[in-house]
Amino acid sequence: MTARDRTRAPETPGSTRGPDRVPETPGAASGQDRTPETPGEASGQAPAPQGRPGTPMLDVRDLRVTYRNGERAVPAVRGVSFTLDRGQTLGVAGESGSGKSTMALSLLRLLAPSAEVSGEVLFEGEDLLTARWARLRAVRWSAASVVFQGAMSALNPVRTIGEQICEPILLHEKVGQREARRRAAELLDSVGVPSRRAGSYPHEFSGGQRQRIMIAMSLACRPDLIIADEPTTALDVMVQAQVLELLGELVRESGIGVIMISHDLSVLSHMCERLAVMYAGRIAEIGPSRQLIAEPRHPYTRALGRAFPTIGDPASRLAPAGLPGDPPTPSELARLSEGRGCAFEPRCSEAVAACRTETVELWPSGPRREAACLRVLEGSGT
Ligand SMILES: Nc1ncnc2c1ncn2[C@@H]1O[C@H](COP(=O)(O)OP(=O)(O)OP(=O)(O)O)[C@@H](O)[C@H]1O
Repeated sequence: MTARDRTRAPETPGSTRGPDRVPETPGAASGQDRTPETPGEASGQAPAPQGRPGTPMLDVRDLRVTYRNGERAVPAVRGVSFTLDRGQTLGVAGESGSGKSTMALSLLRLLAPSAEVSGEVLFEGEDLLTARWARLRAVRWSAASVVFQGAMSALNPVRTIGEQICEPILLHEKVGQREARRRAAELLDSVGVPSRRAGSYPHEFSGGQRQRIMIAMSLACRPDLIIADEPTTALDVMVQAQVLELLGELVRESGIGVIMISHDLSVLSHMCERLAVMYAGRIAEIGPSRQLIAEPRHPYTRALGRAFPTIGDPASRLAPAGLPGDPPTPSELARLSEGRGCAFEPRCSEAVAACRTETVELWPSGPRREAACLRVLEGSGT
């Protein structure tokens, strides 16, 4: 995508709301911006991110997130690193509680204040974890935006969808009402919702249409990156397939980078060229989707793979077929945090003694592939 005018520091339009991390009322300004900022900062002019030639659009380094509630600490993300180039699609898979949403939402600092985040999130070379709030808000929407599941709770019920799509355009770009309305109409048509319905309210649409409207909103300021967290989970299978198809088309046409989270490997392998499989807050395996699915190197990826085809199957969210035991509980995560050994070892049918004692990291497991498994390192985990 070409560089765009991203000079106006945005407010926080409703649809950037997180799913459940930060409760808020419909239509209220997003509660995600809770850190106090200096007076006048929010209205400051924020320059566009400047990508450096040869650097990835997104470079995530040793990302760690710990939720702290009093004495209790849950290390939900324990050292995640990856890169994403412009126009690339990365799927993030894993069982419930593996840290997918925490990881993705922390990239734009969309987590509740109880989340302590460290590491680096370099977006076009700029670390979003240390960026000032005004700067971060400029990046949200206009450079990187988020699509959540549950569009009804994210859309403002008392404003028309046309108004809601115009809002970020008017806030973030130097355009007038007429141009914003024209863009909103174009966006609605592009996601298959007739633009003549721009004056309708969210409750007048079906679940699938509302999710399409959310996608239109996320595209309103033509971002370079979309983070889609289970964007179709609440929809029935047919509508899910249509919305995914639409998202895929838009991504292919516009060259937007996407990070898509799902429990469902089949959805991700269809939509994304690369796949990261998360387990207990870490990446267990990462590489080209087709190769990961066809020849998984990590025993956990193999177990997840046995669970599909599962589009829309809620059972696969919690217990992939053939995989005994449960993922670590939050308190087990805390014990695991800095210890040696592989977090998956208690459930792994291929584990050896060293898996309990050795430090496990992501090691190269093939062209453009890595897996965090000692057996891969030994050359016997394939
Ligand atoms: N606000 C919070 N406070 C404390 N712990 C939390 C909070 N949010 C998530 N966690 C814990 O962090 C870990 C990772 O949760 P997260 O929601 O990121 O996983 P997930 O892979 O996205 O799961 P799901 O697929 O069910 O959404 C879990 O152990 C979860 O219980």
